[in-house]
Amino acid sequence: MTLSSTTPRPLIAGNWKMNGLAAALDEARAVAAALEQRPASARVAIFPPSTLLHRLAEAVEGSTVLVGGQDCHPKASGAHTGDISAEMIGDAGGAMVIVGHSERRTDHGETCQQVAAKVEAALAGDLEPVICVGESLEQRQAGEAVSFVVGQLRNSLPDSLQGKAFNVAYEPIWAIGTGHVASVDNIIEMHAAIRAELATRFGEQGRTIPILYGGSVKPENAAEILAAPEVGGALVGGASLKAKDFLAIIQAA
Ligand SMILES: O=C(CO)COP(=O)(O)O
Repeated sequence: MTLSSTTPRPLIAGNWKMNGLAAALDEARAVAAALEQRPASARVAIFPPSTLLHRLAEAVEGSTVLVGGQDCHPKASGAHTGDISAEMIGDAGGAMVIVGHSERRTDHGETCQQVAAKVEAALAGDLEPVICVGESLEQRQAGEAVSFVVGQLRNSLPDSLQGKAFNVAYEPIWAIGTGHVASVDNIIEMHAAIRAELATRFGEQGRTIPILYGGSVKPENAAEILAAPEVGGALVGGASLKAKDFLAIIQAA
C-alpha cells in the first residue's frame, strides 16, 4: 500500500495478544455494528490471535474495521514451524501487521534487525505495518529512555518504508498491562523525539506517519493521551477485548 498525500487519520488498534476464543468474535461484531451507527473519525483495527484471523475478517467484512496479524515471519513461506507469513495474513483477510512488539522482542529474543526484516516482509505482502518500540523501566530510570527508543526505531525501520503507509507505536514496557500509564509529559517528550527521527529519516513523509501510544490505555485516560501533540492513535491491549471499552477509546479519538 502506498502513502496517500493527505495526513493520515489517527489509528485506534486493538491488540488481543494471546486472548480470544470463538466467542470473542461477538465483541468484534459489536464494534463493527456500533461504527456503522456512529462512524469514527479514527481508523479502527483489530489484531486477533492467528487462529481467529480469518473468522474475524469474515465477521467484520463490509464494515470499516480493519484486521491485522500480531506478527509475521521474514520469509513468505517455508519450513518454519509455528510461524505465519505476511502473505498468509493477507490471504486470511488481514490488511495490517504488528511487528516488533516488546512481548515478541522479550519472549522470542527478536532483534531490531529481525524486526526490520519482518517489516520488509510485511511490505512485500502488501500489509501496512505497525512497528513497536519502547524502553524498559530500568532504561527509563537510568535516563536512557529517549536515546534507547530512538536507536531502536532507527534499527527497526528499513529504508524500503519510504513512500509506504506505516505506523509507529511507542509502548513503554513498564506501562503495558500494569495500569501504570505513562505521564502525558513522558508521552509528549518521546513522541517528539520519534517524530524528529522519522522526519530526519523519511523527510516530508516522516512528518505525517501516525505515532501511536500504547500501555494501559483505558476509556478513562484515552482522551487526554490522544489529545497530546504528536499522538496519532493508540495501540490498546486489555481494553480492546471488550467492545464497550474499545468503543469508548475509539470515540475519544
Ligand atoms: O501492549 C499493548 C498493546 O500492544 C498494551 O497493552 P495494555 O493496553 O493491556 O497495557
